[in-house]
Amino acid sequence: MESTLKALREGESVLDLSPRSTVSGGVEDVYGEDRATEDQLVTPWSFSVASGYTLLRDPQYNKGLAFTEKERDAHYLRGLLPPTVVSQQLQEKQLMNNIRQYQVPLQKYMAMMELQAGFSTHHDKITQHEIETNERLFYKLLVDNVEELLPIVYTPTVGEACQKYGSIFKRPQGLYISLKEKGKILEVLKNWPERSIQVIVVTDGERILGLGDLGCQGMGIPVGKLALYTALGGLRPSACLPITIDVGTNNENLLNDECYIGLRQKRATGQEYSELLSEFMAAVKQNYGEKVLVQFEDFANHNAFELLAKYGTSHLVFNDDIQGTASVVLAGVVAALKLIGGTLADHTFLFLGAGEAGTGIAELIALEMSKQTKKPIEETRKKIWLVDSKGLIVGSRQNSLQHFKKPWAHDHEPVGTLLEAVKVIKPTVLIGSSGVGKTFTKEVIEAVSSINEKPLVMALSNPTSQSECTAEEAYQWSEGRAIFASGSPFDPFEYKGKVYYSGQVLNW
Ligand SMILES: O=C([O-])CC(=O)C(=O)O
Ligand SMILES: [Mg+2]
Repeated sequence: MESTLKALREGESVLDLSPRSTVSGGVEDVYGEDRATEDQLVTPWSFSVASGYTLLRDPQYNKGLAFTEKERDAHYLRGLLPPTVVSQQLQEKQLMNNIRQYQVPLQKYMAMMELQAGFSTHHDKITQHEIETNERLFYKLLVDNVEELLPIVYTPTVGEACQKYGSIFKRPQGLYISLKEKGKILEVLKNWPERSIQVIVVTDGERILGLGDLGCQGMGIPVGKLALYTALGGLRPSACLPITIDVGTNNENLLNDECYIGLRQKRATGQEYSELLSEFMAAVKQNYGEKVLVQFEDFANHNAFELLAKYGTSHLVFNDDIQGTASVVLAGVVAALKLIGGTLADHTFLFLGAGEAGTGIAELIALEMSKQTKKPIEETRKKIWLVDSKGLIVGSRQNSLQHFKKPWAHDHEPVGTLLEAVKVIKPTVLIGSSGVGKTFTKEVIEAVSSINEKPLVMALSNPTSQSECTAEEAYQWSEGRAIFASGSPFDPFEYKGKVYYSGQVLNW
């Protein structure tokens, strides 16, 4: 096996996926041979080496026409390929040309997925060009065309892919763990063909981007996020494991859809839910060791905070929607200070949305302010105000607030709407993290622009349909004065003869 891998690596002109390039803090490994710990349970496993016809259909090792003469001899490929040997560079050029011909982003997404894993998509959608499976080429393409392909492989296109996941995909791309697997999760993990896992991205599908409960179809999210771990973080693909936990869905449309791929029942909650999660977390540690990173993604608020707190001391865990979003938004705000002036503590922040992203970002900003000013965090939090569906979060609401909102209940009279809150709080920075589109109305943007010469406006909800406002709206309604960034990307916009390029602040 190792010699085959070595031979395959010889003469290859592919992306470097060697252990050197793993994320820091990961497990030191020899290619394909790492173990999280020495004494963990290891399934007796038999490896078979792909050669010839099978090799051409193996996403992990196929190189298509880029197999060299030597490799064609060594791996029984003679005659199975036309005589030309092409460079990976040419393959890449041809593929990009093919992908660019699709008009609809979802078609591009499907072509990319076909290339990554050969998952049989509805071929009527991609008949023009035969896309062959070649994982190395997938990542090479992604790395070399980051700006163009990230919005295809991930937000915003991944949102639509999840909505249509059931009818798009006929073969799995990650591991599904449902209530049916209760008591057997360790065995299920062992069914996955890779043993040396370093990162798991897991969702339960309850809050997919700003699209809500997509149940089992949320799988597109862990799959997409992990592709980014490889393309941007250099982690080898086989060390990444996408998982969807299926405890049912409360989405009636899905429950009534004959194509729905998940459990047809309402979501399990309470003890049933926490028992499944607890079995899962224990199995993960037992099978992959304690250094495996578990990234929680797109869980609903009511579970996200609890899971992070519960497993934060026993496992290596990270919640991307709370912690990942907070880091990129703080970075975005700090970068924007160059344009809007002042230090962090000179600004007043108003959020629409007080869930994982909103409270996570608010807390990190308060922490950074506290570090910079040496004031206690209780003090710096007062520069930050949050509005949820019931209005401004204020002291009189303390008792009815979920625990993660409580630190933000400052003294103030009740204020019912975002517009009123803008008028009374007079924020210099307005951040949308509510998952609800079109909530930064003309009046809201006008109000924040009447208070500030250069208001910083961040419309972070995803995908594009859920964005609080578009770049065009922000520039028009602020008469070109807003400094605007969004979660999902917007094209440059020309306003009164000037082209505005908006920023993107996204926890890719
Ligand atoms: O995944 C993204 O594009 C950003 C994110 O975490 C979310 O919206 O849940
Ligand atoms: Mg997310």
